[in-house]
Amino acid sequence: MSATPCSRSRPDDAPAEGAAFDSLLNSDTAGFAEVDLGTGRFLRVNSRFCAMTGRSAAELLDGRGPSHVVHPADRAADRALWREGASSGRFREAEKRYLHPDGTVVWARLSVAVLVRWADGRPRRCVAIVQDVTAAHRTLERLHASESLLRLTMDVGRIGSFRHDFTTDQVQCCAGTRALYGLPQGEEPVSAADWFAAVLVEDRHRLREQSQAAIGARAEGVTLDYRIHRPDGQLRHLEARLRFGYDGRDHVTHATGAIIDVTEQREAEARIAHIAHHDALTGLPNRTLFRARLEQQVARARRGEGFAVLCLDLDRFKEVNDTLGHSLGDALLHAVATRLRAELRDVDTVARLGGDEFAIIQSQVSQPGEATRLARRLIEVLTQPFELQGHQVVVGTSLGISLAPEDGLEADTLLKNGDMALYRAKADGRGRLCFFEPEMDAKMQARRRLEMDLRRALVAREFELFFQPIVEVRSRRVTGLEALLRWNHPERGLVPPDSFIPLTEEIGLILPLGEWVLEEACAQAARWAGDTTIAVNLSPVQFSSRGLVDTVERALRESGLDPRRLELEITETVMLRDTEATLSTLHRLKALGVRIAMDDFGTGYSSLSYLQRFPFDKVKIDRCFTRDLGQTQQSGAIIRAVAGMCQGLDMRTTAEGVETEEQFRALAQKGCIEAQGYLFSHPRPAVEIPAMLARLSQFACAS
Ligand SMILES: Nc1nc2c(ncn2[C@@H]2O[C@H](COP(=O)(O)O[C@H]3[C@@H](O)[C@H](n4cnc5c(=O)[nH]c(N)nc54)O[C@@H]3COP(=O)(O)O)[C@@H](O)[C@H]2O)c(=O)[nH]1
Repeated sequence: MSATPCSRSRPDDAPAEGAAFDSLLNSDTAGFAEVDLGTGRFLRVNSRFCAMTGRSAAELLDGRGPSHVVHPADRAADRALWREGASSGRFREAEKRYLHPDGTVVWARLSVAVLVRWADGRPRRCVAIVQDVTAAHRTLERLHASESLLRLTMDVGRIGSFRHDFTTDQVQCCAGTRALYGLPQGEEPVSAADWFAAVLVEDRHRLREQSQAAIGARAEGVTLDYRIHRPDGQLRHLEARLRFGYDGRDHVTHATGAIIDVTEQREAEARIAHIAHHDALTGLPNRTLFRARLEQQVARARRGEGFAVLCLDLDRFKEVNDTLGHSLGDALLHAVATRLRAELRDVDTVARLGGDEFAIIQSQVSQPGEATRLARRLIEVLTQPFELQGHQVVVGTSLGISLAPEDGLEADTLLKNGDMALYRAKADGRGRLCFFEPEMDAKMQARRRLEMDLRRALVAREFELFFQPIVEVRSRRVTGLEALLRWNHPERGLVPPDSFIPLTEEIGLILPLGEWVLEEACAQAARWAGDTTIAVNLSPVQFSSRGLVDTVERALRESGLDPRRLELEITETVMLRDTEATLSTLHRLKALGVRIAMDDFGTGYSSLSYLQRFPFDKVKIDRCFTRDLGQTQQSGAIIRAVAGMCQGLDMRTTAEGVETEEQFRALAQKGCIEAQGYLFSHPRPAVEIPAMLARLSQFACAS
């Protein structure tokens, strides 16, 4: 910047002269302006001052005086400054803003000195030395802005700050911290003792330990999580982030920190953790939490404290759920949970693992007898009727028990062993308790091997259909064949369905297997001449799968079999399930044109009522009645009654398990329409059917 001094030529107002003055005038580091206090005009200005005010020397010396270059907001103060100075002869140092014509604002710091005085001592001319302090002001503004942003953030985020001076043991805290702690506002420091007194006793020791450990390690800082009790009784969760200050000898002198109120966050976390670890229906711990507690117990058992795992499920729960509805089923589970909880101590855990499956950790068990006593009590309380939604519901329970350390020292092993014992208890009958025994493991492993074998067999196409004829009693003519599944095991030979179907139902493999049976049976039947029907057994599991009707339709379509030649056999277990959905499926199947037969009639609890609910085409009288024919009067009477009733309902009857001519003749007398059994043929593979049918047709002719 040029340092050319500019002056207003006024001989009577001759500006100050001298070398020092000239050097000031030429200075490029400061602005310089000489002012006539009488007229209020600039007499001289240097180029730095021109730059600061954003005006040329000519514009400044035009006679309008210093205030018109000042920012309007500062003008009043500026005028007051000059007025005061002119009258008192003393000028205050002041800061003000110059406003350039283009809007630029420059912050200036003014020092004014009197150059010339009137004879009476009043100041006449003075010089203003002006420093540009814009950069410092900008920095200050930014500082203020970030400070207010910080304050806003702290207010919004409910963050407080504090400084703990270790030399005085006093804590200085900001308004936000005082508000968090519920302390009265003010500047007074709080004693460290009072500060810590607010912390919950359970957290205090940990807090000190964590701080001391961090200081001991000369750590820069530490984050502490703790709870306080405010004077108003509120419990708050706080998170404090501390930074330590050390002196030259590495001794801690103070800690500064920010405190955040994380109460809502911790409460939300606690709620989420509760949801993640508890069963929504009963409020009991779920499998995850149960497993975690089991791990803790196992750790104690390793130190010699025994415990028991009791696995239980409800007898008849499914029946209740299916017949009285899911809402009642839910209410039952809730009530069961309440009864179980009431029987246990605080140190024990009861969890709902899913469905009607519960598990208990009985702590501090040194004798199996203690587990037996609890198990008996639980059987007793769960056998008592439940009054739910206007129904009296009676269930019961079976229990499997494993003991630690005897039956294992791994959480999974103990639970698995308890489960195996439960499996065994249920197999033995209802309301039983059973302790785990090592042989059960062998059985379970065999079951697992069978499961894997079955899955492999399906892929390897090791299943085959055998067929057994159904004969019309009156003519001895074969009217149909029943498809019966066999497993051609590569090592075990021909495996009967009773030994693998229940497992396929449990593991869901019955669905693809049942689909294959339907397709294969329809395909085989389509190759037979005449109107011989094919009967296919349906599992209850298939019935509860949505795709059954589609599967049947597809099997018919792909084989080209007349739907009237397909007969689907269902058992009463099917009718027991979700009856509305079951009836709808049955009607949809019937609408396809297929026939529906009720299998094993007479073995269930309410077989007769099923006949009222659905128009079956056929009823198959269970072979236990046929077996006793001629031996007891009752069986004959029952067969006669069923046959008569079915006739009235326009349903055919087939007597199963006919092994002798005597039985066959008796059936004819009782009015049975059809018969099936070894008397005519054992179930035979598809390749033998033509020969079987030919033989039986001769038999029919001969009679
Ligand atoms: N879901 C499916 N279940 C099926 C399928 N194939 C068979 N099964 C069911 O398995 C059970 C046992 O069947 P199986 O060993 O084939 O026994 C059948 C006959 O062999 C047997 N039977 C026939 N006549 C006699 C006889 O005179 N005496 C005698 N002791 N047993 C005889 O009865 C069984 C047929 O019973 P039913 O089905 O009730 O008509 C059995 O419950 C099958 O239903 C399948 O593909 N899917």
